[in-house]
Amino acid sequence: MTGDAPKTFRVGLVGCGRISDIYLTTLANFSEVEVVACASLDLEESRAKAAQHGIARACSVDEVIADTQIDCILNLTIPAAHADITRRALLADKHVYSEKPFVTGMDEGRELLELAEARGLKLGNAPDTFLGGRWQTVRRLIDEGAIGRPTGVFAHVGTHGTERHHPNPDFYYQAGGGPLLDLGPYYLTAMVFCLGPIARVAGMANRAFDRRQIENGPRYGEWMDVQIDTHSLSMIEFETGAIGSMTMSFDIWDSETPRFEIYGETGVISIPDPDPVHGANDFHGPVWLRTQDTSRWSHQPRPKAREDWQVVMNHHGFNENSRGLGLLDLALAVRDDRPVRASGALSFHVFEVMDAIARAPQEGLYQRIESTCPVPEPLPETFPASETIRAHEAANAH
Ligand SMILES: NC(=O)C1=CN([C@@H]2O[C@H](COP(=O)(O)OP(=O)(O)OC[C@H]3O[C@@H](n4cnc5c(N)ncnc54)[C@H](OP(=O)(O)O)[C@@H]3O)[C@@H](O)[C@H]2O)C=CC1
Ligand SMILES: O=C1CO[C@H](CO)[C@@H](O)[C@@H]1O
Repeated sequence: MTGDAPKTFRVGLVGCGRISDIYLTTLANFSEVEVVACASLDLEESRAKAAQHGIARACSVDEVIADTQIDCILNLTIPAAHADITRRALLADKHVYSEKPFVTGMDEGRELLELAEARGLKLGNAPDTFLGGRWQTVRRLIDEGAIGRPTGVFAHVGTHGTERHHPNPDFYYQAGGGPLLDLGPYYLTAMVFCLGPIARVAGMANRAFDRRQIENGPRYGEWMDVQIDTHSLSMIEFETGAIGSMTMSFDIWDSETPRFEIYGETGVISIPDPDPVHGANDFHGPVWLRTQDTSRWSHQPRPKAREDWQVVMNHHGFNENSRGLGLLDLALAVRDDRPVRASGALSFHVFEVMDAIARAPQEGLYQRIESTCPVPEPLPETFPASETIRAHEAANAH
């Protein structure tokens, strides 16, 4: 231990749109990371974001990427721009943490992983919701054997899309968008975190509408062309032999189906959110457990109250919207030279799964997944304090 103050990890933000506020709010809580500059295509938007969040500098995208004082680019651009910004940042010797989806094509994904590896840079990617208290609780239940060997999983998002809440929803209906690439990453990442890598998938898809109308904001009433499928159905087989099904849809007006369930030999874990949009895209929320001892006969009526489900105690942190947590983990991973939890390899694997689900209807029902990935370590309950203790111990070890 030298006694020097630890170096702050300096971040440059590219993409000052809607999601950037929660990142900047989360990161402002941690002294290990400082967002020192921000950029978008429109300099006025960047200036407004810098003023709102006390960021020292608003400048052009080229200037942020070229700044040698910056350690990492936070890429919060639209999906079609993700790979380009990430590539340029890696070539400028910056670590990168990007929003999902990781890329919009497999070749780009391979190229970015190889580039980061060759340059010794860390690549991290959203979603980081699986680092939230709810998903850490689910993972702990599985690791502790609460449902025995997991055999199946079920995920369902039935919404009517994004044009009701997003002022510029065009990208959701273009290549790189759609419910599978928009919401699939949350659910598939949670699945891989809990059940391990995926070996094989099948998929079908269609779309209810060829045009959709913006229903909020200054562009209210404007029509958009729908260029991708908006109702996706898939079957998933994990390397362990567990199997699952997943529906991701922007074509469903409402739904009472549970968001996410994991089935094991001796029990079930359920994510019971009533809101059809909220599930694995949230950090927080109840976790229910039911075991063979409290299970129900098929002819028993559905209980009025769900008294036989046990609400599981959650001892973990981050039970609120904490987008940016994955970047904090990446910053500490750089400092301590350890793997990133929300890693590029994990996101690439999840992207390959989604790409295969989307290709299945044309290329053959079953698609093998070639990539695999390390399953992220659980997050210590006391993160990030746990990392400081670990770094201190490592520095004092002889
Ligand atoms: N909105 C949400 O609820 C959530 C969004 N996400 C993800 O976050 C990402 C961004 O979404 P969101 O913030 O809603 O999108 P917005 O459209 O609100 O913002 C996108 C930002 O990216 C900038 N941008 C676009 N293209 C480029 C480019 N080629 N180079 C540099 N900057 C560019 C835009 O600049 P300008 O305005 O100047 O054109 C804008 O600042 C997406 O991948 C989305 O999936 C994740 C979680 C939730
Ligand atoms: O990632 C996201 C989280 O969920 C939203 C829906 O509420 C999406 O629209 C968004 O892109």
